[in-house]
Amino acid sequence: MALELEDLRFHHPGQTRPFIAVERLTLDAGERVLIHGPSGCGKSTLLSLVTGIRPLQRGRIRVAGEPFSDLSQRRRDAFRADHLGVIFQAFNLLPYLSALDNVRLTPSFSKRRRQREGADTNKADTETAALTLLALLGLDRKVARLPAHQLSFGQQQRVAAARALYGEPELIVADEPTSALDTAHRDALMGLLTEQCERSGSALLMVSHDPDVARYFHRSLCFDELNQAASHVA
Ligand SMILES: Nc1ncnc2c1ncn2[C@@H]1O[C@H](COP(=O)(O)OP(=O)(O)OP(=O)(O)O)[C@@H](O)[C@H]1O
Repeated sequence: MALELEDLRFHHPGQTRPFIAVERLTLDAGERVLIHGPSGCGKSTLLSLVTGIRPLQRGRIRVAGEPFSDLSQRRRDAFRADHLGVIFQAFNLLPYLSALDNVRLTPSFSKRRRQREGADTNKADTETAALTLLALLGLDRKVARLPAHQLSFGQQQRVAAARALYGEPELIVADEPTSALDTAHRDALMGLLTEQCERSGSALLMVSHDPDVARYFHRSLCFDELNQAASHVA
């Protein structure tokens, strides 16, 4: 199983009522699940809890069979680098690194991801694998050499996607990765995400406002139905 989440609760500071309460959410290996819901309902907050970027207040999360939420901060960071690909709305690209070097951050932090991409410690190998992923996403070698801050929002989204896909992680978590893309680039990104997930057996948990992307997923969940805290409020 790629993801098992149980009994998760999250309160904002000073609030007694939970903002998020999810009894159970699971993703099989290779399963693609879309979560949709209105702006501000808590989708990004849920993803930040799933990825361990925001500390869990209550609940248990297993990723690729490992008790992710029980790990120390240091071990969780190392585990994330090896097993999770993350695409967030604020892409966390390093602005003065090139697009290529931003993608190459993944293999620099994880030997496992390097090996899964068929690259060893050799700089040329990781570069070739990163350039291949960028090209699949429609970013040519010239764009790959530009610093991230010189790229458009949509190009940055694709760099963030290439960085997440590098090295076939068991789980990819994506927060609105197509929000700045036109239809053609959206379909190219979703097509590549789908293809890579199928090739490598990666599961995909993604949040989007765009109902047209539902066709790329095995399941589509409404956030307010998943989140028992929302139904209590209503
Ligand atoms: N400290 C806080 N106390 C109370 N509410 C907060 C606090 N911080 C954030 N919020 C609320 O949490 C919500 C933000 O949730 P989140 O970003 O997860 O939503 P979202 O569904 O991802 O939205 P969008 O689709 O617009 O990205 C907002 O409604 C915001 O008002």
